[in-house]
Amino acid sequence: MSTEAKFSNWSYIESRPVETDLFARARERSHALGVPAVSPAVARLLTVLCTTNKASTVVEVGTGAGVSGLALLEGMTSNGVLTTIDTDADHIRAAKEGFAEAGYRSNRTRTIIGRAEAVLPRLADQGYDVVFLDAQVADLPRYIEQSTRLVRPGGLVLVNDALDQDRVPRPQDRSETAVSAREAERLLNDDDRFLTTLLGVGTGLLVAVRRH
Ligand SMILES: C[S@@+](CC[C@H](N)C(=O)[O-])C[C@H]1O[C@@H](n2cnc3c(N)ncnc32)[C@H](O)[C@@H]1O
Repeated sequence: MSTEAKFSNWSYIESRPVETDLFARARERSHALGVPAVSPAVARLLTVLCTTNKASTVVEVGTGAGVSGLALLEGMTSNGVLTTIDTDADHIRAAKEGFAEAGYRSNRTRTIIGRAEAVLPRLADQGYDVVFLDAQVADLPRYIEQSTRLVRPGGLVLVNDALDQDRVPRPQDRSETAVSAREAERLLNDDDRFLTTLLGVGTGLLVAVRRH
């Protein structure tokens, strides 16, 4: 298949989800703050995976302005709690605006302003159904080490931008972020508790399920 046909398939897939106004406004907030958000197909997949998993406890690293948070909450059980971490108070404020606008009670979200490296070690072992990573690609290996501890058997570790803006598949690209993204995938692949697959939505979503 030609590169052009591949790209048009990808564009088609990304154009399929019909997003509500709530998502449109969260995307506007992201744009206004200059913070990237998950693509529409990634957002929809997060909702599907949380629904399939009947997720009630989810940790997100990289709240941004809340697009992925809305997607995760949409798939979670009605009493589920999303713990979401970001270093930037303005991003968290924008995300909270979106969560409130969507009608989620404040006890459905636990927002933490801080560096994931400092916060993740304080969270409980096997306390989470889903861990979603969407912050600094360069720090992914450190986040993976924590995530494999946090997720319960049957739970999921999800890594957004797992292809690092398309750098990962190019072996000659030895940039810090590409190396980290490859290392993150390797860590999960080498861990026999996990079964992983890499999907081509957005700029790559790595999905790892904890088997035991
Ligand atoms: C790609 S954006 C997240 C977008 C969000 N997941 C969404 O789809 O709406 C990355 C976020 O990670 C945050 N971030 C960067 N370094 C971080 C760190 N060390 N710990 C926690 N958050 C961090 C940034 O402030 C930014 O809001």
